[in-house]
This record gives sequence, structure tokens and C-alpha cells, in this order.
Amino acid sequence: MNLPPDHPPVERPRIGVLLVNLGTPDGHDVASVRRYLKEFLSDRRVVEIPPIAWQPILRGIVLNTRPRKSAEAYEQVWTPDGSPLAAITRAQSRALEVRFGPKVLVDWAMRYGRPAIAERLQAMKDAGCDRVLLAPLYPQYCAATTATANDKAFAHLATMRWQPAIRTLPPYHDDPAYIAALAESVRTGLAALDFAPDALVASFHGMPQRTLELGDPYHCHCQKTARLLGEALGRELVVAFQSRFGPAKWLGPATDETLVELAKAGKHRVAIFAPGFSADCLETLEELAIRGRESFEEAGGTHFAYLPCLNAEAPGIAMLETLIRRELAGWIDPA
Ligand SMILES: C=CC1=C(C)c2cc3[nH]c(cc4nc(cc5[nH]c(cc1n2)c(C)c5CCC(=O)O)C(CCC(=O)O)=C4C)c(C)c3C=C
Ligand SMILES: [Fe+2]
Ligand SMILES: [Fe+2]
Repeated sequence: MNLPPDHPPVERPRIGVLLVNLGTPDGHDVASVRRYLKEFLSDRRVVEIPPIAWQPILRGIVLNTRPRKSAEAYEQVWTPDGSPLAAITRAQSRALEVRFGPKVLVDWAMRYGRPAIAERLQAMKDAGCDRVLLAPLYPQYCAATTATANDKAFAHLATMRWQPAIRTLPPYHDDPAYIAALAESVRTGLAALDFAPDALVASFHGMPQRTLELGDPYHCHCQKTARLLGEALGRELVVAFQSRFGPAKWLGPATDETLVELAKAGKHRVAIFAPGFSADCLETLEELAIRGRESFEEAGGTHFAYLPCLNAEAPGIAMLETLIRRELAGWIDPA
């Protein structure tokens, strides 16, 4: 048996739940960030340019420039438990393990970097799991996130003679449990502020515009989440897309430009949050909470608040438990 460290004994293990998130470097040094970016940006689900054209650009330009800049950014958000994304995903896994008890083995993995999906899936199989729920923690479906996480798991399953039965967690962008958890988390965040925001900004990770034209539902899923969350909060949300990468046209409006426009339009108090990220990470803690604040204040904004993701707090964990129990129907008692 190869259980995760500190895992309590598993009673008659049959069911595994593997939480999967994007991945993060092992350290904030340039070499670790370069290794991580090389794996991430070589994924053909992420950069849809033929490798013969993309790999020379990646190896010759991107991996010689971006890792240094990104390493500085990671350093600003690094925690004593490592990268925030890894630390929070681990905490989510531990919290769910407690809720599901000994009949379910809950573990976590990353699509890029460590712990690897293949390694943790194999550990589940070796621990006796004959049924596994793969749970990519992306509320909005996107080929560059959900599909590639599942692809990686299926690639490992392809090496097994005796595979476990597999289910995958569907996107949950419009699930009432998700919308309710977000609404509760945003309300709690707003109640703790010492100002009343003129605007609430929902910032989603961007994607190349072309993926929308090719039929990826990501953009529509983001818009629907924002509409339902706005209805639940009784307030209109400003929707924006962050983290543009490369020269191609990305989904808009861009979060950084939106913050500047809001400040210039006299909306001097804003609260911003990132409903598409199940855990805080570089993209929220550095890009939104640090750089977003700077651009907003430089443009004349006076009050800025970043509200955290669902993370391993009670509303988010209860929501994940509800979604996962539903998928495990027929495998375990739903209660
Ligand atoms: C939440 C959904 C995400 C989508 C959709 C997504 C698409 C996407 N991302 C890049 C390029 C980068 N993303 C980076 C970090 C990053 N991206 C997500 C999530 C989505 N990405 C997360 C959770 C993170 C944070 C990882 C962490 O360690 O905290 C980065 C690396 C950081 C940097 O160097 O700035 C890049 C690069 C592309 C190209 C893309 C779609 C095509
Ligand atoms: Fe990304
Ligand atoms: Fe970024």
C-alpha cells in the first residue's frame, strides 16, 4: 500500500476520489519554474500550435525569459507549506477525507509537476480501489484544463492490465451548490470590508478567443456562472478575463484594463474575486491581489479588496462533498 503521508488506515478500500488541479512548480527558484513551464506549455491542449512551430519558440524564447519573471512572482506568494495552489489542494483533500471517512480514499494530484496523476492513480489502485472518481477542480469546462487532466489519467489507465472503473466529475459552473457556496463566500468577504464597493468584478482565467470559435464551452460557462452568482447576490457583476498569454487575441475584456477603466469612470471602490479558481494561486494572489490593486490605484482607485477563492473553507468543502457524493451514487450510500 502506498497511501499519501499521514493518511488514516483505509477500511476495505474500494473507492478512490482523485482531486486534480493544474500544477505548480516545486520551488520558486528559476530552475523549478522553468521545468514546470516546459511541461505545462508543451501540452498540446494548452498551446494549440503544431510542435514543429511552437517548440523552437518555447525553448528558444519563452523558457529563456518567462521563468525568471514568474519565479519572482511565485516568491511573493510562496507559503511555508509551499506553493499556495499545492498547499490548498492538499488541504481540500484532507478535509474531504475526513468527511468521507474510511470507505473512500481521497487524494490529490497535479496535471503538471507533482504529485503526478499517474503516481497517485497507481497508488489508489495499489491500495485496492477498483472504482475511481477523477475530479478535475475546474467549475467551467475547458479543453486546456478539464480535458487534459482526464487525458493524463486515461493515458496512465492505458498502461494497466486491470483498470479500476472510472467516473469523471462534470463541470459544475451552474450547479446550485457551487453558486450557493460562491454567494456565501462573497457575502462573507464583503461583510468584512470597511467600505462598500461601487463595483464587484468576477475575474476568470482567459483563453484564446479562437477556442470559443472552435466550440469550447468555457466562455459560456464563465458567463453563466457570473449571471447566476449575480442573481444570487442581487447585484450585477462586471465580468473580466485575466492572465493573457502570447500575442493571439484572448477572451475579453481583460481584467487589468477593466480595473483601470472602472477607476477612470469614477468607480473608486472595487472588490474583485475569481470564481473559476477552486484554490488561490499565483494568478489570484499575485496577478489580482497585488498587480490588480497597483493598476487600479495608479488609475485613481481608492479602495480595493481581493476576496479569496473557496479554498478549503467550509462552504467550498461542503459544496465539493455534495458534488462528489452525487457522482459516487451506486458506489456508496448517497447520505
Ligand atoms: C482556471 C482555469 C485555467 C485556464 C482556463 C487556464 C488556461 C491557460 N493558462 C495558460 C498559461 C499559464 N497559466 C499559468 C498559471 C495558472 N493557470 C491556472 C488555471 C488556468 N489556466 C492556474 C490555477 C494557474 C496557477 C498555477 C500556480 O502555480 O499557482 C501560467 C504560469 C504562471 C506564469 O508563468 O504566469 C501560465 C504560463 C494558457 C496558455 C492557457 C490556455 C491556453
Ligand atoms: Fe493558466
Ligand atoms: Fe498570470
